[in-house]
Amino acid sequence: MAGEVLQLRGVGVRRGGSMLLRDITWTVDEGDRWVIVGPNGAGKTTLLQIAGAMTHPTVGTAEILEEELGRTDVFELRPRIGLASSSLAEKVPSGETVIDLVLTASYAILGRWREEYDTTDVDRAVALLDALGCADLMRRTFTTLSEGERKRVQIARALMPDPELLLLDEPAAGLDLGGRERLVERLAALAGDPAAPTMAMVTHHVEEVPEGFTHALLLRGGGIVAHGKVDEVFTAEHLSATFGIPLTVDRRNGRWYARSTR
Ligand SMILES: Nc1ncnc2c1ncn2[C@@H]1O[C@H](COP(=O)(O)OP(=O)(O)OP(=O)(O)O)[C@@H](O)[C@H]1O
Repeated sequence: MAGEVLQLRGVGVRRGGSMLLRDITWTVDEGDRWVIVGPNGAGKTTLLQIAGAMTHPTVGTAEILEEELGRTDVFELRPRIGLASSSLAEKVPSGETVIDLVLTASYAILGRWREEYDTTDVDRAVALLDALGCADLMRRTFTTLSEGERKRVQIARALMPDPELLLLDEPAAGLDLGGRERLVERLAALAGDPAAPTMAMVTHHVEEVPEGFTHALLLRGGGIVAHGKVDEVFTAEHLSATFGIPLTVDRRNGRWYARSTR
């Protein structure tokens, strides 16, 4: 597949009387690593739900992996997309082991039933858990894991079907400083791997953006404030407008830092 992985044109999402997203025109090319940043309630998760074929636009068109939402079978499309989000984690059946949670991603389902997995699947699941530093958790029940352990297992699950697009919704939320830094290092390694899928990650904090992320989209009140190359988007002006507070922004050793000037 060449070129565009995501193509949103004039996308809006209405729920009740309010527009959660409005006039979103956004293109993600193959190999891009995008970060979506914005304050609480900006519409970041809603945007990721569109990109993950979990929600349809109310207006506009969304093409994902060259399939247009509303004109394609989302059950065939979803296994091509890896999505790690807390809303998915909340649906994990109690008693589901970590290894089964990763294995079932091959069928884009939650909860193991009667599917058969061959040793290649099991080897891949173990290798992914190992790469995310959680092979030792394999036999544990997912619901008994700490927040940081859950986040890493969810990323392993999202990578299991060898997706063409990887979507991460606030992967560092709820982690302590050490956990956050270890996760950011792992995501930087993934971003730098040419074999890794095209990626889009949601966060509230520029400090959580791993090295190697190439593009940024800033969202406020359901609309785009700025989007494009990360160096051009992460300016004091754009970030101040996004969060509604005067901010200064620095970049050191590939990482970003923002603080209030007040
Ligand atoms: N079904 C719904 N009906 C009405 N409003 C909704 C619905 N779902 C979400 N919203 C509202 O839409 C807005 C955007 O929600 P969304 O979860 O996409 O934001 P977000 O940027 O991910 O926020 P956060 O950073 O707090 O997770 C919020 O104000 C939310 O309350």
